[in-house]
Amino acid sequence: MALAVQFNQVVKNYEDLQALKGVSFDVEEGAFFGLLGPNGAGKSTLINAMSGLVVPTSGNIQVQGYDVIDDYRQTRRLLGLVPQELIADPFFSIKELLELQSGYFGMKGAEQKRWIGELLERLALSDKADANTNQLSGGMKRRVLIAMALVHKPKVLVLDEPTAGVDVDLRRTLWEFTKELHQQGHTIILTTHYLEEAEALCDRVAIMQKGQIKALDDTQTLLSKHPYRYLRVNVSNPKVDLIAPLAERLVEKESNGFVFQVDKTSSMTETLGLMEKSGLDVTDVSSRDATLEEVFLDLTSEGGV
Ligand SMILES: Nc1ncnc2c1ncn2[C@@H]1O[C@H](COP(=O)(O)OP(=O)(O)OP(=O)(O)O)[C@@H](O)[C@H]1O
Repeated sequence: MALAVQFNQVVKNYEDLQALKGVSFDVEEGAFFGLLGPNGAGKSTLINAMSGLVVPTSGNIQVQGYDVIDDYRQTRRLLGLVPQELIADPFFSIKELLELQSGYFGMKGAEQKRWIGELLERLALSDKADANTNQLSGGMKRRVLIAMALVHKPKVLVLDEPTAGVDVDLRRTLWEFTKELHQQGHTIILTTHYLEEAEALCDRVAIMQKGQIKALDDTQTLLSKHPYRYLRVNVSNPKVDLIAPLAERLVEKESNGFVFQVDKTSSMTETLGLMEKSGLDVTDVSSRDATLEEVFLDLTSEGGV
C-alpha cells in the first residue's frame, strides 16, 4: 500500500519543553486515520509540522513522498488543513476568500466555480456566501475553514478537532461529507476528543501522550486487544453491598444494576459466583467489548495497561 504521510523521528522542542519526542509512524493512502490524545499530547504540533506551519527540531515528514520542508510547494498542494483556531477576515466575503484561495493554487475556470458552489452548498453556506467572516457564528466559521481546506481538492485532508463547539446537526453533516470524501479516495487524518466519533469513523488510530505514540493499530484490533470486557448486570436489589473482589471490578453503578470490568481470561462462572456470594438477585446480564473511550482512558491514565 502506498503511503500518504510518513513521520520519521519527529522531535519538536519549545525551549525546555519537548512537545514531540521522536514520533515515527506512517499513514497509508486512503486511510481514515484518527490521531487521539489528551490535551497537550502534541497532536496539533504534529499536524502543524506536517502542514509546514511548525518546523521540527529534528526528524522529517513526507507527504506522498515529498518532504514537507524541501518540497513545500508540492506538499502544500497535496494537503488541506482545517486548523483548530477559528479565523475572521474583516475584508473578504466567504466566496471571495474561497476564490482567493483557489487563485493561490492556480485553479480557475468554470469547473472551479462549480466546485466552490458545491462546497458552499454542501457546507450549508450558500446563503452566507457574500457575508464577511466576522459576521458569522463559530459553527459557520468552522465550515468556512473546511471549505477553504477543500478548495484545491487536496489528496490528504487534515482535520484538527473539526467538531469542537459545533452543534449536533452540523456535526452529522460534516461527518457525512467527510465520509464521502474518504470514499472518493481522499486520505483523512483527524484529531478529535469525541472518541465515539473516532471509533465510528476511523479505520486506524494512534493514541499520543506527552509527545509520544502510546498505541497505534487498526481500530478493531486495538479494541479486541484490550484485556477487559464489560458486564452489565441488572438486579432487583441494587442496594446490596458487593464483596471485595467484585467491588474492585465495579466501573459504574446504575439505578437497577452495575457495570463490571472483567479480565477477558477470567471465568464467567467465577464472576457469577461472586455475584451470588454478594447476594445479588440477577435479572439480566449482557457482555460487551471495550469502547475506544475505555481503551483510551486505560492507556492514558497513570500506570495504564
Ligand atoms: N508555540 C508554542 N510555544 C510553546 N509551547 C507550545 C507551543 N505550541 C504548543 N506548545 C506546547 O506543546 C505541547 C503540545 O501542544 P499541542 O497543542 O500540540 O497539544 P494537543 O495534543 O494538540 O493538545 P489539545 O488537545 O489541547 O489541542 C503543550 O505542552 C503545549 O503547551
